[in-house]
Amino acid sequence: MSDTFRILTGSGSSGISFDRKRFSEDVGIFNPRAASASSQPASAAGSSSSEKAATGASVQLPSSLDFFGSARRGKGADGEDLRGQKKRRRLQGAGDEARKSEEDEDSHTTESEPLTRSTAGAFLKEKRLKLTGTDAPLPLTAWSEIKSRWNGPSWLSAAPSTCGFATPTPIQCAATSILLDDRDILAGAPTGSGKTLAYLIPILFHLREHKKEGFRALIVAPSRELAVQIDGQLAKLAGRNEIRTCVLTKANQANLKDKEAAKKFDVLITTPLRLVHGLDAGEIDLTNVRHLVLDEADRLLEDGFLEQTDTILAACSHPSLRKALFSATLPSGVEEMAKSFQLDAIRVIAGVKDAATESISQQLTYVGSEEGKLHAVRSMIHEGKLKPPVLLFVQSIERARQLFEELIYDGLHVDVIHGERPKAQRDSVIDAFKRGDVWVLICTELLARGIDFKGVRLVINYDFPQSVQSYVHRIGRTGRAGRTGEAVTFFTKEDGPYLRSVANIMKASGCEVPEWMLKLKKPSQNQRKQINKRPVDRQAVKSAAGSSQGRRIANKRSQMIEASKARQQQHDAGSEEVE
Ligand SMILES: Nc1ncnc2c1ncn2[C@@H]1O[C@H](COP(=O)(O)OP(=O)(O)OP(=O)(O)O)[C@@H](O)[C@H]1O
Repeated sequence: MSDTFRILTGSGSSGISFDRKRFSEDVGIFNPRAASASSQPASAAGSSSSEKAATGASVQLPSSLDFFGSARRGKGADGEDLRGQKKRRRLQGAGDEARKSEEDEDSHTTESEPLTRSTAGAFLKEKRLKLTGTDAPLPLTAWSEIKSRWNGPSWLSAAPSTCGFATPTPIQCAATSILLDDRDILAGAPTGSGKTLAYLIPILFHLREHKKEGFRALIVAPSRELAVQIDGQLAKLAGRNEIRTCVLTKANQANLKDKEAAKKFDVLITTPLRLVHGLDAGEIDLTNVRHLVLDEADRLLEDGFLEQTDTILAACSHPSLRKALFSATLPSGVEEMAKSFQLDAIRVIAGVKDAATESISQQLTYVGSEEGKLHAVRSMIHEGKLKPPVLLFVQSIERARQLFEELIYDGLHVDVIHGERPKAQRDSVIDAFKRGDVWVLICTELLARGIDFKGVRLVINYDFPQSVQSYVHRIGRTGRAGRTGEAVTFFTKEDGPYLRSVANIMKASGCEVPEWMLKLKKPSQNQRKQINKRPVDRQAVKSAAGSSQGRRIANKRSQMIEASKARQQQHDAGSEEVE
C-alpha cells in the first residue's frame, strides 16, 4: 500500500504534485499516518503542498539539442503575456517573413563543411544521431549539398532557407541524405524536430517537375488535419515549381478515376481509410508510386490502421518503390514489422529513442477524482497558470463534449475538436486556435500526432494517456522547433498502474523522477491488454451542481452553449467545405 500512496502523493519528487490538504481522505485510504499529518496546518505538517509541487522550471537545452538555435536567441515563449502572444500570433502570417530574416541572419553565420568519413563520427556524436544499416550515406550538413553532392536543382537547395529553415536539424541532416540516395529508411526523432521537411525535400528532388504520369509519391498520415498540414508545407517548399499535390477527399476521389484527371497530380497525401475506400472503388491507381512515406508510422502499423496500411503497401506495386517510415516513437514490434516489408533500410535515431522532447517541462498532478480535475483546471485559471494557448486532451469524444460544456462559461475562449465535428468546423476551430481567438482547445487523440501549432505553451492531459506513445505525441504539441513548453498530466487512483511508464519517459527526457516510482510494478499483461482494448472507465465530466447556485450556473451555461452553437452555425454557413 505504501508504494501506491507514494505513487499518488509523489512525495519528494520534483515532477509530481499532490495537494495533501485537499486529498487528506485519499491520503487516509493509502496511509492513515500520513493522513493525520496532512490534515494539520501546513506549517505543522512540515511543508505545504505547493512546496512539494514541481517548479516547472524550463529546461536549458544542451547545444547538441538546440536544433533551431533558440537558446542562443533567447526566444522561449515563457514570460510573454497574453496580449503579446495574441499579437504575435496575429502577426505570424505576415510576421513570418520578418522572423525568417531574423533566423536567416543568425543561421548564415555558421558555414559548415561537407562531412568526410573521418569527420562523420564526431558529427554524429555531436548531433546525437545513431545510424544503422549498410553503406549509409554521410549526413548532409548544409542544404547547399543538395546541389553540390546530389546535383539537385538550385531552387531546391535554396528552398528550405527561403522558407526560413536555414540550417538542417539533426534528423534532416541524416534522413534527407539517405532519402536523396534513394534508400529505404526507418527514422525516429523527437516531436517538433522537423521530420516532415526531412522527407519532403527528397520527394521534390526525385520528382523534380510535373510529369503528367499520375501519382509518383504517396504520403500517408493518420489524420486528415495532418495530411492538410503536410500538403501546406510541401506547397511552400515547392514554391512556383510545378509539383502538383492532391489531398484525397471524399469529394475528389471519384474524379481521380479518370486517368487523365489523375495525371494532373504528382503527389497524393491521404489518410489510410480514405485511400482504401478509393482503392476498393477502383478509383485510385498507385502502380506508379516510387516514393512512399508513412508519417507517424507506428500509428499506421497499429491495430485499427494495420489492415489498411497493408492494403496500401500491396497496391504500391512499382518495382523500385522506396519506403520511408517516420515517427517520434518506434516500439520494437513496429521495427520488426518494418523489416518485413522494407528493403535494406537504414535506421536513424535522433536523440534518445522514444523519448519526449527535452525542452518540455513535464509534471504529474494527482487530482483525486473526476471533479478534482475540473477543480484543478479552475485553480490553474485563477492562479494564472493556464497560459494560453493551451491544448487539453481527453480520452473520448463524449468527454470532450462534456468538458466543453463545463468550461464554456468560465470566461475562457474555449472550443472543442474531435472526429465527429463536421470537417468545415474542424478546420475553422484549428484556424481560430492558430489565430489566437481560441485560447484553450479541448481535443481528443485526433490532434495528438503531427499537428504543428508552434506557439502552444501548455498541454494538459486531462485524462491520463492510454499509452506511452500517446503521452509522447500529446505533450509534443508544445515545445516545438526549439521552443520551451509545459505539460501537466492529471492522474487519479484509476491511473496508478500506468504511472510507471510515463515516469520512465519523463526520466529519459531529462526530468527528475523519484527512483521508487521507476521501480513500481509493471502493469500486468492483463492490465495492458485491458487498456489497449478499452480506456479507463471514468465518471462523466461535471462539477458538483446540486445547489441552486449550481442550477443557476447550469442554466446560464446552456444559454451560452446555445448562443455559441448559433454563432458557429452562422459562421459555418459562410465557410467552405474542404472535403
Ligand atoms: N531546419 C529547420 N529550422 C527551423 N525550423 C524548422 C526546420 N525544419 C522544420 N522546422 C519547423 O519545425 C516545426 C516542427 O516540424 P515538423 O512538424 O516537421 O516536426 P516533426 O518532427 O514532424 O514533429 P511530430 O513528431 O510532432 O510530427 C515546424 O514548424 C517546421 O516548420
